[in-house]
Amino acid sequence: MSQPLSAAVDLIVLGGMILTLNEANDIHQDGALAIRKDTIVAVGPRPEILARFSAATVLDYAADIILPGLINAHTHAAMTCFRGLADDLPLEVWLNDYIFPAERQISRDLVYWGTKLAIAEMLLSGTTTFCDMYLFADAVAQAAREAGMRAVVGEVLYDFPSANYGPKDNGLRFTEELIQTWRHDPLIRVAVQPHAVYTCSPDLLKRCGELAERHDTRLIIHLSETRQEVADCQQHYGASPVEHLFNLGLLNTRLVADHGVALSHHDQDLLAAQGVSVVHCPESNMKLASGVAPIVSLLAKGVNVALGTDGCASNNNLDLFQEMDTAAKLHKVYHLDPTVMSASTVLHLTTVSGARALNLHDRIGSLEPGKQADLIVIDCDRPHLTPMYQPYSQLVYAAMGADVRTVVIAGRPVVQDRRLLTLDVEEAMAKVREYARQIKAKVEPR
Ligand SMILES: CSC[C@H]1O[C@@H](n2cnc3c(O)ncnc32)[C@H](O)[C@@H]1O
Ligand SMILES: [Zn+2]
Repeated sequence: MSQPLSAAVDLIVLGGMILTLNEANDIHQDGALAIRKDTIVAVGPRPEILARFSAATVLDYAADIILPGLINAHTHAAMTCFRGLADDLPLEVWLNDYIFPAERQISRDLVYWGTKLAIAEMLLSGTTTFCDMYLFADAVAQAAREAGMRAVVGEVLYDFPSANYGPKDNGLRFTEELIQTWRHDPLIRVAVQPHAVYTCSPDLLKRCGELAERHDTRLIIHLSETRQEVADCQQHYGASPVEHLFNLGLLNTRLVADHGVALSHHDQDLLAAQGVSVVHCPESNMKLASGVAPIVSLLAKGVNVALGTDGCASNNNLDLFQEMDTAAKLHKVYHLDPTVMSASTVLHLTTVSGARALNLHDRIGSLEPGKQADLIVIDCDRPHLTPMYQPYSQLVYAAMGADVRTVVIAGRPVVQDRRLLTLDVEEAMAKVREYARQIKAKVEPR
């Protein structure tokens, strides 16, 4: 009897353990993935996949863990240029006295190179998708596209003039053009991104909401990051920031609320009822002493919560493995209960829930047929990852970004055996060092 011919695919990846993060949370010991172009066509036990498929390229990670690429649901990538410029300050002082003045002088070129550096850092530590809010978002999109990285980008919108587009009205026009430009791109999406309720008038916020609705994009905003923000909003509008957005008709499933630290139970109930996603940024909240976001309570109420690093000036790195570890431990100590935030929950926030927040859940977040082949390989042959009892625990509490060996985005290897294939990291570091020299000459570092 002749064997049936196996179907041709472009890439087969073998793994010691494949964590699918699918609905059933399937784990394939000695598993394999078959990938055609940018899409996963099958995932399962290795003998079965190798019997069904053949590929010109086989990546053999038979001793390693494979999982979906991590999703950084909130960052300001180009702020790598301000890493360490002003530390140990509360948010209002940090932002008004250091960061906003530094950002008044930035250029498209700085954003491009700062983002390239951030992309290098993110790819090398296992992030395959990032959601960015910054100035010159066209440069962010260009940098991501060139590196083959998936991104949701947005031009920051506020009432005062911007270094990119000048007066505020131009910001909405700029955003609309950005949406048109990237509409058919397989890796880049654009979102409408007003900065915060304390920098955007109700009129601007409403126009942002209309734009997001017209183009069916996410509407993303820093929300209730500090108690000061809530107190100021109460004073101005007689409402909390969440209630304020509700009153403006903006609280719905397209809204993504970054931070969500100072939330009353009424705020949390509104977010849950309206289907708003929250992006938790624990390290930034800890460093700026903003507080502890009520993530355990939000999850219990059914809110979709994703994980983000925020920018490099308030973190000060983009390593989601560190962020996951911090998230899990922060809520344990806050609640004096080690059961409130498990490793598995945190890994879900950083994959499946991140995808949902960005409206990419039909494409990424888990490894299953029909989804994009965005995956990372963790080198398990390391002292601090030995022995291996429980993969989720190992990834969240013991692994580091530096353990990422290989990264595939849309079926294309972008990091292989810790080597970046799609960008010149030395060049990006040199450019950012040069920008730092110029920034130092103008803004007194603290
Ligand atoms: C110009 S893009 C976004 C804008 O936000 C600033 N920013 C960075 N981190 C935070 C944060 O935690 N809360 C509020 N604003 C933040 C960033 O510097 C840019 O000005
Ligand atoms: Zn932010």
